Amino acid sequence: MKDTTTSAVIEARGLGLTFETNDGPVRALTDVDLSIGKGEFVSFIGPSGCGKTTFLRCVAALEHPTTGTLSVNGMSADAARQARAYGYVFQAAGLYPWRTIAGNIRLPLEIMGFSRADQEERIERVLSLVDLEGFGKKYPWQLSGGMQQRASIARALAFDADILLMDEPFGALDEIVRDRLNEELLKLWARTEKTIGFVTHSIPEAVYLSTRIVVMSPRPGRITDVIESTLPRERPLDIRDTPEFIAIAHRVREGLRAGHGDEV
Ligand SMILES: Nc1ncnc2c1ncn2[C@@H]1O[C@H](COP(=O)(O)OP(=O)(O)OP(=O)(O)O)[C@@H](O)[C@H]1O
Repeated sequence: MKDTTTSAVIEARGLGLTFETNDGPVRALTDVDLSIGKGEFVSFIGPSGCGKTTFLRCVAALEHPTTGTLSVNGMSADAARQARAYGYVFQAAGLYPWRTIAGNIRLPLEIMGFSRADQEERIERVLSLVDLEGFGKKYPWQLSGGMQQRASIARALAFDADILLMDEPFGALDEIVRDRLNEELLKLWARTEKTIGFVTHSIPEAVYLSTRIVVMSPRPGRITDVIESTLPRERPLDIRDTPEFIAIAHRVREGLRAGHGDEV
């Protein structure tokens, strides 16, 4: 599926990735064509194993496509990784238990060689962005799951990468907490104007958050539909009860069903 977004921050053309395993090749992705423009919020949805994480990992240069091309900020994914083009948020918060919240956020900043004063300023700023002011001295285990995930987002934001890659960041949280974090993430996106790639299994989450929703099918993972959201950028949670929201969710569900149909 082609799209026509110009000045792409992330651009994949004919991208494919086959893993060589002991049981033979596993075609994780095939023929992925996608352009993501600056400031977009793009969600990837599809059944387990359809290659959502693999695509995000390709963008992050943690995996390397076996076919096709991929550019990130106009350079190779490897060069973009070197240039710290992205922050990555995983499903599990992945905070080091022996470091405080501030210490966890500081770690990438130390590795990148920011001055101590700059580190402090950045830690304060990102803690405030995710509403965790005053929690810098706490240890991860002293925070709730939702707060830990916010700390993990703060860590990904601390070095001001333009791109935020998020792999099911709220998948393990209960629905109420997830709703709140979804709302907060949208506000954060509006304030920071990041380009966000977001993997989810949840149709409502994808529709609520995204400017575009990429629907993928399994075996091998490919894009079966790209849905432009017609929702306004300002989205209170109760927008989910509107006919417009329900119509988009319906289209995503249909896309997922059609993808499954190809499989049998
Ligand atoms: N390092 C690897 N070696 C071999 N196969 C892999 C590797 N990483 C992923 N795969 C396979 O590639 C396919 C895509 O995996 P991926 O994790 O990208 O799917 P996903 O859509 O993110 O799934 P989920 O929703 O369950 O997280 C799967 O069949 C998976 O088993």
